[in-house]
Amino acid sequence: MSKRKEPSHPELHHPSTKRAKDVDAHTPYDQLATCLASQQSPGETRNILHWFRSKDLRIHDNRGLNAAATFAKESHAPLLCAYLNCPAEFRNHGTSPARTDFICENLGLTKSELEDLDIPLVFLEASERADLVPTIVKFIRGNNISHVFANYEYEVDELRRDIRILEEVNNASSDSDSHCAGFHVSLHHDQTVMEPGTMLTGAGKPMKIFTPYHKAWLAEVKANPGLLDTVPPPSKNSPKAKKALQSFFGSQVPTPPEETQFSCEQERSQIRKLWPPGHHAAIQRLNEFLNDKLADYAVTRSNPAKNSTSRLSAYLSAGVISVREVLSEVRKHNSGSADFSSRGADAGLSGWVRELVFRELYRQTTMTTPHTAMNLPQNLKFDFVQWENDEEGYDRWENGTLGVPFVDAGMRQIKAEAYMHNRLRMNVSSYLYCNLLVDYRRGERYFAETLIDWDLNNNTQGWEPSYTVFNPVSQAEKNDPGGEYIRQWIPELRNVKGKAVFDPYHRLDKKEFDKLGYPEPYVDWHETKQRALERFKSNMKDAEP
Ligand SMILES: Cc1cc2nc3c(=O)[nH]c(=O)nc-3n(C[C@H](O)[C@H](O)[C@H](O)COP(=O)(O)OP(=O)(O)OC[C@H]3O[C@@H](n4cnc5c(N)ncnc54)[C@H](O)[C@@H]3O)c2cc1C
Repeated sequence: MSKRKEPSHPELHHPSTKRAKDVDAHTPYDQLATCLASQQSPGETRNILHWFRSKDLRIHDNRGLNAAATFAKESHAPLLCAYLNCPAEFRNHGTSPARTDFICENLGLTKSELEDLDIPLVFLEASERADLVPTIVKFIRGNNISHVFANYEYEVDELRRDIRILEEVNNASSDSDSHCAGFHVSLHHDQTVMEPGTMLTGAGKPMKIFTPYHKAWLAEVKANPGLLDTVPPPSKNSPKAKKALQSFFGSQVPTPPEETQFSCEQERSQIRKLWPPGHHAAIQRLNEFLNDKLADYAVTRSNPAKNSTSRLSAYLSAGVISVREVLSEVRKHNSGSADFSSRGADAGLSGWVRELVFRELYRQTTMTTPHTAMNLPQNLKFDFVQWENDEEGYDRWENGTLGVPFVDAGMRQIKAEAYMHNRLRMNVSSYLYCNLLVDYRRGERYFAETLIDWDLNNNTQGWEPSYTVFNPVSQAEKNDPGGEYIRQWIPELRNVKGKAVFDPYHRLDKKEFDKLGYPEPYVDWHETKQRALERFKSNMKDAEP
């Protein structure tokens, strides 16, 4: 059996594959479900809280918030909201300055929108992760809150945090000497159209393979278009409730911790211009995409120079817009039909919905295969690969100086825009762990530290290692046929004519190449492809996860 090498970088730490299998067998989600079901009623209704997390930063079509507001209205109880800021959480996930800033900006806008409804949004602070549960529990108990609403987060750490809160509630209510006022927690599925964990194979197991999942998802939505229905924002708190909650208004919106701030003001303003915060900006972006780009999406989506995709990922990952809002608009462009299959919709529309279905499946995967959120590959055999400690290769990858134009262009885009086109994400990831044989987790972490749209589900599934080795020259020739994307991001190659731009070292004579000031390829693609395939095969042959 192959032995796993000790990781030399902190981002590579993870539990053993045996532990991973244990966690999969007893999922935190199932444990949380048990805790939720064993709650007792708090007896009386006092203040009602919606607890925002960093994935539902909007008041429109927010399932948890809507449930809280409906309950508050029916009970004539005051509604307040909270957000628990934890700098250590940003550090732990390696959240990028762009995403941290985007979250803080959206929190500020959400606070104003809520205040217009006389609902306060209180910002709580937990400097360390260990303080998360005590901080929120103290706030709930100290402020006469009887009912807490929130939306599910499907990642292991977040589910475990919620379990600990529920254990506090359940232990206190079973302790007859306890003087703590009890509270009740309701969690809602908000991130997807189809509740994660409900799409099952014939054998009753959660689906993991995209094609059958996509087919079943399309059939389900066509049969139940009500799945796309949205819920309204909360209505105003009554004057009495507003008065009772007076001390909660005016809470200070958190600012990004020092270590996740932009390097300079110019960088901040450039990123903010590319990604303006707010629900209104998201809706505008959606409509522009649907009106101007959707029809051609099937033919243009893989061409990064066309900039023809929606660029909604940052908004979807922070929950600034909901997927149901998005698909309700898409439906209008499909003559009101919720049949998004290739038979029921144009190629552009059905192709775009297909991408959103990947997003849905990946949430089901995180929830039902929790080890994928523990820094381990879905196919655990890949944990037995002996990766190379190629520091120079890694640095050149990160800085876009590998001498491979398509890969370098992608890496320069992510640095400049906190975003990278999907075709490039596929190419640069393959190059890192196949051609350089650098542990894919370093790249996964770099994406988290750089992307504005970082999303654990999409990122870990996107980085899932496989035997497919992308050829960046033929990929560029196919997807960037005019070389415009390469020329946009690599100024050294701006004046290179014709097809030489895809592989200047091999296609120009030496004198011409030397004048460019662009590096020659760091490794030979064909040789390193062979090396990777042999390494994977030999290391995984006897692997017993
Ligand atoms: C290695 C790698 C890492 C990735 N990391 C992330 C990440 O951290 N966050 C993230 O949101 N996406 C990630 N993706 C998926 C995809 O690249 C981005 O969602 C997409 O490029 C965002 O651009 P867009 O909004 O213009 O997409 P569009 O083409 O307009 O698609 C619409 C929406 O569908 C979803 N989507 C599109 N493609 C995918 C996909 N392959 N998987 C899952 N959902 C998808 C996104 O929410 C996207 O906003 C990753 C892909 C790879 C290969």
